[in-house]
Amino acid sequence: MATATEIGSLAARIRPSSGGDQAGLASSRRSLDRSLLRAGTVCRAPQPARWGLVVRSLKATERSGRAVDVVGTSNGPVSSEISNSSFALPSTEHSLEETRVVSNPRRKTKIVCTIGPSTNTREMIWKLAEAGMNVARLNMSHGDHESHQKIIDLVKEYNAQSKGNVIAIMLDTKGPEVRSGDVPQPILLKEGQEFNFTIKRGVSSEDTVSVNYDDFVNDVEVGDILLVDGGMMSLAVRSKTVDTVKCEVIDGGELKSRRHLNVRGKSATLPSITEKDWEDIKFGVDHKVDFYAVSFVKDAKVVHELKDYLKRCNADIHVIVKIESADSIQNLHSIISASDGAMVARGDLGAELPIEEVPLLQEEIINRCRSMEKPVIVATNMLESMINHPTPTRAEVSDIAIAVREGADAIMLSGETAHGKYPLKAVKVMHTVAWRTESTQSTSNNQPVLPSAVQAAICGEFSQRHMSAMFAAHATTMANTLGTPIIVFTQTGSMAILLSHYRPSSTIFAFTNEERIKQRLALYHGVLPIHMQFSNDAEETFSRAIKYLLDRKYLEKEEYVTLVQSGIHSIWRQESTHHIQVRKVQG
Ligand SMILES: Nc1ncnc2c1ncn2[C@@H]1O[C@H](COP(=O)(O)OP(=O)(O)O)[C@@H](O)[C@H]1O
Ligand SMILES: C=C(OP(=O)(O)O)C(=O)O
Repeated sequence: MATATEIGSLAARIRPSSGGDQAGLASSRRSLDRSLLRAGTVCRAPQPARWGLVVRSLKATERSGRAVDVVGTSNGPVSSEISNSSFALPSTEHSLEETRVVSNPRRKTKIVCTIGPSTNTREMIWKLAEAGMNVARLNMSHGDHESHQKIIDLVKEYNAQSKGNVIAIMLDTKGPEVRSGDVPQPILLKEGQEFNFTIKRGVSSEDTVSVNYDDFVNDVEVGDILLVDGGMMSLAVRSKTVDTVKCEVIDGGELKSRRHLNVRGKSATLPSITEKDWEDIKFGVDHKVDFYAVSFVKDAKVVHELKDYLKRCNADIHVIVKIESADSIQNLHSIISASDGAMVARGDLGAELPIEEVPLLQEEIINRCRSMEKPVIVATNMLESMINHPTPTRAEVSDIAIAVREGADAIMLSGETAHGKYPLKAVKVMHTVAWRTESTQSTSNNQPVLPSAVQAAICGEFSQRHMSAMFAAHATTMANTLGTPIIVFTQTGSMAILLSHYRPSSTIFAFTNEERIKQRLALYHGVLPIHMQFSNDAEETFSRAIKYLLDRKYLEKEEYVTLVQSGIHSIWRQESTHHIQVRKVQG
């Protein structure tokens, strides 16, 4: 059986009080360097640590002059079908071939794909998963429970059959959004023409369409600007009757079914969780989804209300708040604090607030989430042009790179995968751009900082949680310095999530004995979740974990790994001390 031996002198067990052996450490570092260099898989990192950080180089092999194969699972393409397929970008092939030094062969930023008519079949779910989808998003503004259940069943079937890869499921509530009604044919709106929105149901004519919100006439005032589809079309309100808002078209276009309507600078006076949302939330509980993305959260109260409901249902589902309304910006700190993560929902955000605020808010929301140890998703329009075209605009490529550099845990595709013509190509582009961007990120800028733990220690409020944070930060420093992957054993996911927060340079292999935790961890930056039964014998479990990684070529013999045995719920420990070990992988 495969094992990993400790480097004795690296004082593998680090306890809060232990200092470590400097001479032994230096000699271990030298032998580590030598053995890795012998394996012929290393080169110097662009910005080496003091004693020469070693990183693996990625071997990119060109096949038939087409796609470049990157070995990976949920963090990148695995199947030869994908790697040989024709949807690799020619320009990207070139850039990958040019790439010689990367810190990690696996993508760390996760990809969320909205599932819709273009992708709601078994074949497409499988292909999206193999192309790099990490989370499947169900938008409850469209489709019915039957169609969403079919997707949930397909994702679960994929998870059960796939060897190693896992896809999480995110249910996105409709929320108190205002939409135009269904239209049999798109209606052409011309600049200067009169066009009306009525609260009467089922109206669709050349100059009038229904809205789904009865108070629309009361909320809207003469002079307001209405934005359709986040600003694709706009209209000025000229007058109102008891049931109709009469407008003049400013920017025209084609009005299709169920389009978003926003009033510039105003939020609808609807509750954040509507009656329909509660029905959808119950549907999510019944079908054990992993995340809710809650639309139009205005304050923390609604998050507490949802969490209380989930507790009563005994449902372990994480709550991601969508930051998309003017109101949510005022309460950003308390909303994020109450949640398990956030989404920068740029579509509605850019309609309710001036569009030039969106990039600034994106950065602020990412920074806040990062400082509060919560995952953050950047969403909407990332590859919008790929709904109709096989290649992205350069601006879209830059947008992905910016979100990755700013430190998003995940980036999201909406219409691109829901109803676009090139859903697989869009995932492939997102994967490649994220991976390439990550490969240029320097670890030296990325050393973990621990302001909250230090502050807590000063105030005498040092808790188990702070202790875990300290160990996650130190494990990250150690793994970054030595250039090793991290292996963590987790029952609740908490230690893997903390490690992800500190953004280690290489992969976090998170072994868990809970299938649900494995699925949840799919969202987190840099985490590759693996399900494994834990036995009472820690060493035997470690050996099986190492064998698993060796069999899948995630590790090589003689390689070093940083092994973290920690977390709030202790596994194999009598007391709750934490262990970080550096071990050499044996065959
Ligand atoms: N489950 C679904 N059924 C039908 N169409 C869908 C579904 N999910 C998404 N779509 C289509 O994909 C488009 C883009 O998805 P998304 O951005 O999530 O929606 P929206 O912007 O309407 O909230 C939607 O406007 C809709 O046309
Ligand atoms: C993600 C968003 O929300 P939705 O697509 O659910 O309207 C958004 O507004 O950017």
